[in-house]
Amino acid sequence: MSIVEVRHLAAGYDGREILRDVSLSVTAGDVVAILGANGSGKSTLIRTILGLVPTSHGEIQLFGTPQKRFREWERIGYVPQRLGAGSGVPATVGEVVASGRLARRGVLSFPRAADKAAVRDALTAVGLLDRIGDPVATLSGGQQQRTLIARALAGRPDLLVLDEPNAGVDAASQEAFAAALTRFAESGGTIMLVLHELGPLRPLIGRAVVVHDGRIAHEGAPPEPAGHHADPDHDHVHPHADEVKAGICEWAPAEGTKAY
Ligand SMILES: Nc1ncnc2c1ncn2[C@@H]1O[C@H](COP(=O)(O)OP(=O)(O)OP(=O)(O)O)[C@@H](O)[C@H]1O
Repeated sequence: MSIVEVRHLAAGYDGREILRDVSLSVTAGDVVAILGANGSGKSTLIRTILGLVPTSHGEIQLFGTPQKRFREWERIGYVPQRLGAGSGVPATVGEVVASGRLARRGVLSFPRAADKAAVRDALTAVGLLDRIGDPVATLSGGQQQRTLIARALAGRPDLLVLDEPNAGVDAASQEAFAAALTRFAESGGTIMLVLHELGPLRPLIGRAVVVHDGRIAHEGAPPEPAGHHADPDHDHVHPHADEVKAGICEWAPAEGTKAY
């Protein structure tokens, strides 16, 4: 079953085109990593797919329905990039995760047993059930990120879309998160996620899509770690043009890779 179908997509901000002629298919059960240098358009691609950035050309279908007519948003769990779960709101971990059930149960109805069970299951999946009553602000950055992932999981989506879920996240949180995503994928879930490094998620990734300058540069098996990029402390920020190029070369097409 087609989950996301993108054809000849162009999109951008304030008349400035960022994505150019992007085509991409994601089918049920796929785990797709979107890779590329800083500013290449990875976040713009997933935000456009989700209807958060307007398209100027091309087509997007979600679950077989044109995006403009798509209404089943509860089927999609989205974790945006670096959103502080606390963000000044004195909510508990349990409350933040419960907010992920709103699309399912409706704002005006009280949480039912199924909602509470989904919240506890999602917190168990990310290893934070023991923090359910704590204010989010008392959690580490990595734990806050896990809380947001639990919020997305609590909605029991068919598709999870995550934007750099591991950015600035401690190793223990990355492992807990990889385990939660693995269980989600094993239960038939579909995943699209923007990543700078595959890290502990490497075994899970079925396909890598590399974005370069707003286009899909290539698509295929996830790349092997190479050179200094494989160092655990390499931070993957490439402020200079030459280094950006080096970052792109790292993702050179492997055998069996589809080149565009
Ligand atoms: N809300 C916005 N308004 C205007 N321009 C934007 C907006 N968001 C992103 N851009 C621009 O679009 C381009 C692509 O940005 P995008 O965030 O999609 O890249 P990215 O590959 O996800 O980068 P990073 O790895 O740094 O997160 C950049 O030039 C960026 O400055």
